[in-house]
Amino acid sequence: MNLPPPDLLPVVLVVDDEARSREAMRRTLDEEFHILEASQAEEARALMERHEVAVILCDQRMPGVSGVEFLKEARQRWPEAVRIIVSGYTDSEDIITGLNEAGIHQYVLKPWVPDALLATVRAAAETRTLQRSLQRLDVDLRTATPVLRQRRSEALARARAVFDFERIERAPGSPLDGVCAMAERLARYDLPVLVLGESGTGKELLARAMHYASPRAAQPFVTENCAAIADTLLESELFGHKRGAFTGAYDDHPGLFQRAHGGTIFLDEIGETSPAFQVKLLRVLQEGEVRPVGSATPVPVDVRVIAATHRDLEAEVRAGRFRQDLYYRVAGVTLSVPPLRERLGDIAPIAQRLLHDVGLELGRTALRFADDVAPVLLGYPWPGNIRELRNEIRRAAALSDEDIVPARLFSLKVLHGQAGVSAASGNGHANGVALPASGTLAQRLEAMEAMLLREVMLRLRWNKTHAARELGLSRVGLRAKLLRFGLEEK
Ligand SMILES: Nc1ncnc2c1ncn2[C@@H]1O[C@H](COP(=O)(O)OP(=O)(O)OP(=O)(O)O)[C@@H](O)[C@H]1O
Repeated sequence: MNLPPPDLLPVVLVVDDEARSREAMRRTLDEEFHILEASQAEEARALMERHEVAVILCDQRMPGVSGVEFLKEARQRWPEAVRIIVSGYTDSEDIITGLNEAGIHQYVLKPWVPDALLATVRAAAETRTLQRSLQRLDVDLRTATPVLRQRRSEALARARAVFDFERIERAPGSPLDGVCAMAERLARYDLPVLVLGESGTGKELLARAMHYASPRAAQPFVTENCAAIADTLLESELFGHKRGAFTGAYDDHPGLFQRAHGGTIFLDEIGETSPAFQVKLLRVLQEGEVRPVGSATPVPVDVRVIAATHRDLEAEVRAGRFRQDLYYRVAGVTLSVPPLRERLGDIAPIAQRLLHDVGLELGRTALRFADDVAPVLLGYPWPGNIRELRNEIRRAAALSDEDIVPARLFSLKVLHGQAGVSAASGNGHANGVALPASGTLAQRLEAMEAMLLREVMLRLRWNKTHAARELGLSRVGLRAKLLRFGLEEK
């Protein structure tokens, strides 16, 4: 066994007036402990003053002060040292009465057995080590708590600033003003809120702003997209699971409801959930407790629910696809976020804000739109709403070599003002070409056909099989067109 050097061994003080007893103890313990010896209380006090003693091993019968008396004193003066009394049967009465007052850890009966004594002293030394770590933790905690509290409140202030209703970009007099005013009022209360709106309209942004304006702001805001995962997974994600509940469940796993305890959970696309899942969710909302998959024990949760859907949930209820009782649970109040095409005025301020954000992402803070951008953005119906607008702006900004981002760098579908063109224009990077501004219809169509082909080929990395499939052409037909337009991989 590797032993630490003697000066690192825990110190044990043996107090006994009989030299032979002290010697026997030293022999038993000195491989693992640094032994100090005292033949009476006065000597023991002097040693205690000079050394950091982990364990006191004290005989009960000593001339003058008894063992228990000395240990009582030791408890007052050196409370950290763990105290053990050594005694014969006849002393047990005295010891039992003094046991509590002296705070004695263990009591060793004479004649003692070496292995048992060693085990007792080891346990006492371990107790001392544990006490020390606890004390250190306590100190750490006391000094750290104000720092943690400070950091927490700073983080909360930052989150509040970012997710403030004011930061939901919109034009003065926007239809969103009313929605935001209502959401801000509702934020204070625990009423369940259902947010309706097409994909990408900012439903989650609104839910976040409500959370950070609510009394729950210092607790977590947790989101789940109910459409993104299968039913069984959704159940385990939201409600948690016990270890072994299913193949691959190696550990107990707290669900999102538990993680959101005290805060808010945002259930996006709630209209996509199955009837079986809806029953389980209803139970959680009614009873205020979740039952992790594979567990019989429910866990109480205090969570505010904000749900969202792009569907007409009332129609879903009428069609029997969404449970009416669950609908009433989640739709305490309904807020509708209008699509971007119904608030054209918002497009310019939102686009400016998004360009600013993209500039930060790209490290190009001087980015600005050219004058021809606004009419283009206004002429497109934005079926993917603000998320689509953000993607378009990101793409145009990335393609622009200049700080001024021109309209021609937006994708064809946007330039055309037609959502339907998207299938052909996609997310390609080839669209650095302006639309044909003159010529006959046939000439312009031909120019556009060439642009489309070029965009598709670049996007698909000149894979003719994939391009032909996407465009509904044969490979031979595609090759003929590429030849006619002089398009080839550079
Ligand atoms: N008014 C706004 N001002 C600035 N950014 C916005 C605004 N509305 C939405 N966004 C941004 O648009 C993106 C999409 O918004 P969000 O995720 O909230 O939409 P959603 O309706 O929840 O979409 P989905 O239902 O598809 O999840 C986000 O990056 C969001 O920050």
